[in-house]
Amino acid sequence: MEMTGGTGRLVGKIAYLEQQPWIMNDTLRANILFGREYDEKYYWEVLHACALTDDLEMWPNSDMTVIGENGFNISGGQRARLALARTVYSRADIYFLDDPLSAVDAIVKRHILDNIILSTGILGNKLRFVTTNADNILPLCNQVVTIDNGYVSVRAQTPLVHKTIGTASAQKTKPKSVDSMDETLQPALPTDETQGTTAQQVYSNSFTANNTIVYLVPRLFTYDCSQAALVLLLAYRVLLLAPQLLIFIPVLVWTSRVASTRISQTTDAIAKLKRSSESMYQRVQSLANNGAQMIRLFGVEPFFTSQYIKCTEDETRLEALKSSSEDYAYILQKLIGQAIKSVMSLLYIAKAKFSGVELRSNDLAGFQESTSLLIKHVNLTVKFPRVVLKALDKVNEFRDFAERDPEAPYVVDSCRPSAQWPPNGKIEFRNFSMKYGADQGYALKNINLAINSGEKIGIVGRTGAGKSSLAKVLFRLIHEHTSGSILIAGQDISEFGVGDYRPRLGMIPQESSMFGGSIRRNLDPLNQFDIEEMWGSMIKCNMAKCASSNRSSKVNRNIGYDIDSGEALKKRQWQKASWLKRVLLFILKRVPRPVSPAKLVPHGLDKPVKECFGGFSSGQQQLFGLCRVIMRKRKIIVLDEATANVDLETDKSVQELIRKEFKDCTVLTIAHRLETIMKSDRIIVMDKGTIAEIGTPQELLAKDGMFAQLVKTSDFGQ
Ligand SMILES: Nc1ncnc2c1ncn2[C@@H]1O[C@H](COP(=O)(O)OP(=O)(O)OP(=O)(O)O)[C@@H](O)[C@H]1O
Repeated sequence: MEMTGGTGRLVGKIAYLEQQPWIMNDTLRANILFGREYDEKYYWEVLHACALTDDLEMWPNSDMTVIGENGFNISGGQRARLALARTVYSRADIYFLDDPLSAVDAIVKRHILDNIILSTGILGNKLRFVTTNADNILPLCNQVVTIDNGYVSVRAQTPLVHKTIGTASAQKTKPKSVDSMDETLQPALPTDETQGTTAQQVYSNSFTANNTIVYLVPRLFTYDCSQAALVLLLAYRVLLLAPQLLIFIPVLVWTSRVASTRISQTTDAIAKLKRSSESMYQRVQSLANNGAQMIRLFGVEPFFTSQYIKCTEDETRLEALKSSSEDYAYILQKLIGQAIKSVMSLLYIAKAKFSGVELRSNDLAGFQESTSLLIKHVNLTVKFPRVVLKALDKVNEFRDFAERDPEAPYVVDSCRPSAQWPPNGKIEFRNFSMKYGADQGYALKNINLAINSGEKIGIVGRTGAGKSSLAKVLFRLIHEHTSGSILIAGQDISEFGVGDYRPRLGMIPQESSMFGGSIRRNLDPLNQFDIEEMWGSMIKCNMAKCASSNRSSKVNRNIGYDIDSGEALKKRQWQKASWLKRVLLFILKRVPRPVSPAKLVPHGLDKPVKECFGGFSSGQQQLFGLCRVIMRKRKIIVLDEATANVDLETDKSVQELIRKEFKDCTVLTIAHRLETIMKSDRIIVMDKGTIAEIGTPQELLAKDGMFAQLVKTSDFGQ
């Protein structure tokens, strides 16, 4: 980003925590160290301060557990704390933390404030900028900077001192000895499944694959037949000239086979090495492409550059080895061929001498030519099965990819829901348990839960407690390692095909994202809605202005844009206006104006949207998610931290909108911000994969259990 005016001076090293954490496919430790030296004492101090030590106990290999690309195998709160730990570990002078607290529960939020951000924390003596939508932490800051529609105001204050609490992860987990950890610790490289496949499997897999037989068999037949015919013809010709040379054919086949097998083994071993080095190379390359900003930001270019150079060198070395082994094969076969050819020629001459036949130079040349061709084609024929196997291996690779992690059937003909299904929004979990892998602990344990149609349910709990997992199983995103059943309107959902079932529910996920294209494509990728419906939902969510003009493309105007910023701007204009203008504005405001949504902003829905972030803030992306759900009118809606990135006021209006729009729907709202779920009919408190508490907000507060503790922890004594 370029500074377009004014001056700026930066003294010291700056560290930045991004709002949407970027995580590489490597161990938790590698993600935190990010190319920097391992300082054991400070490292564990940081893990403790980020409340990560409790999570380590749940993971099979502690901090050496491999985290998948973009942290797909950990919870949203764990991703956020991992990124925070990486930032804190960077030992900078200035820290810019972009919304570090929205993805964590009240207890962890307080732990992070006490142990990292406030004066009692690791960064207590550093300059810290914290962007947040949590108004209740503002009194704890030295200065409050408000950004409204690109305008900045600063308010200095004496920070409120609150009592620190010794919660979450008080004990510091010691790292497991590296020796005691199993092989799976290493960064997840794509496994070379095909290496263990026998030739028979490759053939049978390939021939049962769709259409392979149609394309391959005629080619194989013509190639094989023409080769065989050639060899026979040449052999006949050579044998006609010197029948006793028959003995050399088996020798020729044998030597060619040995050479070809040896060489294939070498090239296979090199190819295997190359494949794993390629995946390493691709990992480093993807790091360079996607993580370039982070690498620059943390000033770890030399480390990643040296990794890149090493990978490139390994890649080149293997490439050279492969081509020299192929050269060796070529030379060896040529030498053997020449030797056989010379012996055959000598024998041919000797035979002519002994039988007293006069040998013409043309005869010898013809014999030698035929022998060369025979040798060449025997070699080709011997090599042929290997060539075919290699080609079929590709089919096998595709097949292997297609069959990896198969989903439940898309459509089950014998059980298809009617167009109106579900008739109501009743949900029931019966003894439901789920693990993410056979070797992992239960993410959900024995869930028994009945939700009435139209009920509004709030789901809270510590980070990693299993809230999102509950939503995932409802959408049947996890299909293995589950037991028990889930029923909707009395029907077991596992009986439907996922393609029939999933579209019947609505969801705003924890991390919304946008496709590249236009706003229209983002709202309605399948072209199911008309323009009025799209504008209607945009207006309801106060997002119409995002599509309204080029104004929003100006960066400073786009900063912090949300539902209320338009209102704030109007308020400021009102304050600045003369009395005459105020009278006019007053009258104009009261004149009823029918708004045709389509006319409001011509072509606004075709406004281009960039891939991933779409040029919108995280809060705006979440509101886009809400627009999509409103348009689709489902009976069951799941909101997974759907408003975590918007400010409190916006959250309130969104909750109001949800209550109004989804009056008759069953709504499950997962949220760390307790205000979001306080008006729910019932609240579920999840803990370590189980339902720890369930009841109305009043019942849970009176019970003085986990929910009451979360509420107490979040108020900072204000
Ligand atoms: N794809 C996955 N593979 C393996 N483990 C996973 C996966 N997703 C989540 N987990 C683990 O399952 C547990 C529950 O995760 P879940 O995302 O349900 O927690 P959560 O309560 O939603 O947390 P948060 O509030 O941080 O979002 C965590 O320990 C997490 O590490």
